[in-house]
Amino acid sequence: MCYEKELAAAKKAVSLAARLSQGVQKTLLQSEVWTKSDRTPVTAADFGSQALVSIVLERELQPETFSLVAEEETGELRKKGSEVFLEGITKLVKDTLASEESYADCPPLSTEDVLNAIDCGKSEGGCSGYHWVLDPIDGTRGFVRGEQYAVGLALLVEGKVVLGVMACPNLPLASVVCETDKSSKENVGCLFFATSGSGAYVQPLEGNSLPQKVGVSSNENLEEAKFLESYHKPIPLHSSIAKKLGITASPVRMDSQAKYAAVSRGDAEIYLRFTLSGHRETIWDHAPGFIITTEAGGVVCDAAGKSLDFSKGKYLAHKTGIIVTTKKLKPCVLKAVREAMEEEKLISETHNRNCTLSVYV
Ligand SMILES: Nc1ncnc2c1ncn2[C@@H]1O[C@H](COP(=O)(O)O)[C@@H](OP(=O)(O)O)[C@H]1O
Ligand SMILES: [Mg+2]
Ligand SMILES: [Mg+2]
Ligand SMILES: [Mg+2]
Repeated sequence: MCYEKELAAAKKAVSLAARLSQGVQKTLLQSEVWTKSDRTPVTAADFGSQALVSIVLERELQPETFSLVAEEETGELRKKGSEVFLEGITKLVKDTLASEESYADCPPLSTEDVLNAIDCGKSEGGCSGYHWVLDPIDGTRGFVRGEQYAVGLALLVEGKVVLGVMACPNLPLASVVCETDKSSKENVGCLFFATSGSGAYVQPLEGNSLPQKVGVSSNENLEEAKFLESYHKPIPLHSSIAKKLGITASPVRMDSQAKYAAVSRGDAEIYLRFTLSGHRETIWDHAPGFIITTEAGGVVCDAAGKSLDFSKGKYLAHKTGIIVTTKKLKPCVLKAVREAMEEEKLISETHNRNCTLSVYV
């Protein structure tokens, strides 16, 4: 199947959500950043983007049953005292829809419509049927700092990711790692997409330029390889792996699934993600990046070398760590991961200290 209709709807939804988010990022105040119960940040853009994608997918596809597995929920928005914030989100969604010619005749949108659209994202996913998977703003920390973030949307069919679209509004159209291109600061905003078996593509987020096929790096010289990691606290295990591989450059730190996009177009060869023990990775943090990278010729696996399984509900079922790299480099990266993990355990036993890996402070 080629999922042509679904891809067109997903690209439209994600592009509009990116437009909404860009407006919010420009004027965002620290006082407008809420903290969720897991102590992570959330903004009007996270809620607005989720409502918008939910509304656009329903309007475009009019599915008999619509299943969306998405990050945000309306609990706090429905509480007394949130009225002004909710009005603001509703205005953002309305204005963004109004900016799209094909929605000129659509009925007006109430705050309740916006809450209901966000609540559509409560699905649990699973191994049967169609499920859309959405991270309305991935890398909210980066978004708040004015840096990298992504709007990521994927489609799961019978537990497999078959389509992914990712907007990276602040990602240069040229390589993000080699900043030799002086125009790269202005020339930003990428829309990546992939469908199963058809390759991965990128096009500018604005304008009508044709999509270009992307492919992972063909570099096999690890001395020259570049590796990516989350923006947060440096991970000792990541540096031991890089050292074992003979990588000489310092890691490039970046927020969001833009890291997958960067590997998919060959900006870097490796993205390592070892996180806090006990932290469960959600499918919306990986599904769009997973299909874009694999369709670009890359591999995404856990520390045991197994591909990721998106069929078990909203959490990924995988062994420690996520490794994103090229097919050529996979065997040596996995060997270095295994050796570094063994050593880490050895050191931690010797010193009788907890060897928990932590990305986040
Ligand atoms: N303690 C933790 N360990 C690992 N990932 C975490 C985490 N707390 C939050 N995250 C996830 O990491 C994502 C950001 O990844 P990155 O660090 O690569 O930018 C967040 O996505 P959101 O920003 O969508 O909430 C969130 O889902
Ligand atoms: Mg996320
Ligand atoms: Mg998010
Ligand atoms: Mg979040």
